[in-house]
Amino acid sequence: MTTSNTGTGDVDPAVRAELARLRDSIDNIDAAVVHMLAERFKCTQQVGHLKAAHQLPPADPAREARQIARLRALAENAKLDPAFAEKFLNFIIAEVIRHHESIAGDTLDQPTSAPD
Ligand SMILES: O=C(O)C(=O)C[C@]1(C(=O)O)C=C[C@@H](O)C=C1
Repeated sequence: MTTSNTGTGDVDPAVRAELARLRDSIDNIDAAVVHMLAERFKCTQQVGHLKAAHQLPPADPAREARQIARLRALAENAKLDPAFAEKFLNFIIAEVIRHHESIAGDTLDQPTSAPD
């Protein structure tokens, strides 16, 4: 019978190779996620500046409701837990709203013309 193992010292080489192969894929996927998130935040930073310049509120709950409905449907089709997809999107959006609020605060602090 196999015993539980916390390290990889006495593991069957075939098992070790399979684990390494899977971990290589996981590392690639994690890198892709980081790059995609970085691109998303580049877009949302621009949205934040646009909203601040035009006095639009940082959050748009109607837009968020549409995004959540869309993402839940995509998750179901992809056999990913829709509740997890919703939590993940909400986590990202909460951070974006924090950025928008900070940009709006900084924009308020900027003088519109040079002081006398
Ligand atoms: O689309 C916007 O208005 C955004 O500010 C972007 C975004 C998002 O991260 O997708 C963030 C906050 C809003 O509540 C809705 C969506």
